[in-house]
Amino acid sequence: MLELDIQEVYQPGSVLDFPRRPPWSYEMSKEQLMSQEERSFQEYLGKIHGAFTSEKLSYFEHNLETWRQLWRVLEMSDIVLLITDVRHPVVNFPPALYEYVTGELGLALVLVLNKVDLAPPALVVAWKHYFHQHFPQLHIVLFTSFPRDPRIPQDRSGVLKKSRRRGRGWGRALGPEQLLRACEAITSGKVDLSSWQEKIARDVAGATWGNGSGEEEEEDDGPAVLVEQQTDSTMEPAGPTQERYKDGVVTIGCVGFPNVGKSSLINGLVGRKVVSVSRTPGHTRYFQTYFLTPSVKLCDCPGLIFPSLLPKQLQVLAGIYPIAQIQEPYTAVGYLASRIPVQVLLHLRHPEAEHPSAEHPWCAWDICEAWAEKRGYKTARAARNDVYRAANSLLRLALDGRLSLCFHPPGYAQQKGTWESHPETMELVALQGRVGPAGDEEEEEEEEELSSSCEEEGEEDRDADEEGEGDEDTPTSAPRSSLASRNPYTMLGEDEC
Ligand SMILES: Nc1nc2c(ncn2[C@@H]2O[C@H](COP(=O)(O)OP(=O)(O)OP(=O)(O)O)[C@@H](O)[C@H]2O)c(=O)[nH]1
Repeated sequence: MLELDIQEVYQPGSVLDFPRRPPWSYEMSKEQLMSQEERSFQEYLGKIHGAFTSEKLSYFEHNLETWRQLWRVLEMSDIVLLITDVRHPVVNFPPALYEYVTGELGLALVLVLNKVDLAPPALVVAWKHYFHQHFPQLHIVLFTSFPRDPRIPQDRSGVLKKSRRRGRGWGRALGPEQLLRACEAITSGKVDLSSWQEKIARDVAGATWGNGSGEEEEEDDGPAVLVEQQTDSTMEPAGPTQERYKDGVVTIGCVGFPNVGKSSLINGLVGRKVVSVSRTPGHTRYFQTYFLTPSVKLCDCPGLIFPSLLPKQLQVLAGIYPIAQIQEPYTAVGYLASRIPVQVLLHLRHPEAEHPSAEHPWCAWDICEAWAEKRGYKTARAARNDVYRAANSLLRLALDGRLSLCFHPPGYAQQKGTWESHPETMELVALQGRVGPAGDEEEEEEEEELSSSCEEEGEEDRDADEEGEGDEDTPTSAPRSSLASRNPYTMLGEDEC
């Protein structure tokens, strides 16, 4: 139930590819080039839609402009960073991109298993080995922008608490050092990375805890970072960079699905907030470049949704599709509750149980109803339990990692003991413990109970509010205005109960 194999999601070698820039020459006019790209993109879409029914096919990026940005980022890069959420890394790992980057482009691909604070260390290590085994050319880096000490139990119920930390915290990221080591191995002395090493040492020395979510970070006054905003005009074609490490600078392209934590990772590398972070998928729209140091340039690509056979409920829970845009959230709640005991974790009382301890079969609707009752969510007019709001709230808890849904590589359950005692697991625990809050008395930390933190309704509904305020947070490919007609979740079936 919790196992996930890349075969199921992408069928490597099938038409579930990503669009490529068709061949071009300098003799072509810009118009010719654009229309050629448009034609080739339509063919690409036609092949995919011809091979799979819309029920099987996941929602994916249909906006050519977004893919053009990927092309441009890949053309500029010396090293490509593919950022994935470690709770479901195969969801965020299109094998076609691996083949293209390592094969056709001949570039190094670094897989970042991100948000390692949200998964048990043994599982993180098992995923790392899974990818090494299946994709031997990868360099793999473990990362979290918001480290937690895994030695400190979060809650006896197994529900993660949300920690709020004050001050500047981006320098606390776990993983910059490992990434530097990977880049040193890749560049093998061709770029002077000593300035990066010095920067990491400075950041670690100057770091204090920041807000755990990164969303309300205070303005800080760290050293200025040179940022270049890329606009449409820079989307003009250019061949892949012929010259590696031009002017002694290594360009690292950061690519990934929406919501995998790219912006937070860049902030974590820079050591201060340079990119805004949002829980709403599809936040980053145009790519930007940041000089981490004079010899290290980061290039941030907008979130990309590659075509796959991912169940639609999992797309919601993986943060690929904005929760605020789902019309029917109950099936996704059902998907979640059939994998983790939501009602137990949240201490819910069955709506029909006369006695709190009475056994009763649960369906998704019951769980939403019970959560609405517990939270006091009422509809405005009839003051009945607001089940829709409760369903949204539950999905957000899962997305934030407070209700922990982590998928496993095949065979994990049978080998769990081996992974738990694996030396790399011990290393990861020790590393997280070192940067984690334990023993750091100067931090001001405020742990909140899950139940009370859910009260921050400003926060619960923030995504919806943000989307109402303009197009800042609206996914590039699913404009809000045409939501009803284009929302792929109208396809979802009714709740099973
Ligand atoms: N627990 C945890 N949460 C994280 C981490 N990194 C990011 N997040 C959260 O994940 C959500 C998405 O983070 P972003 O950094 O905006 O992700 P993104 O990939 O830039 O998203 P797009 O703009 O949609 O492409 C936010 O709610 C972050 O607070 C991490 O390392 N650990």
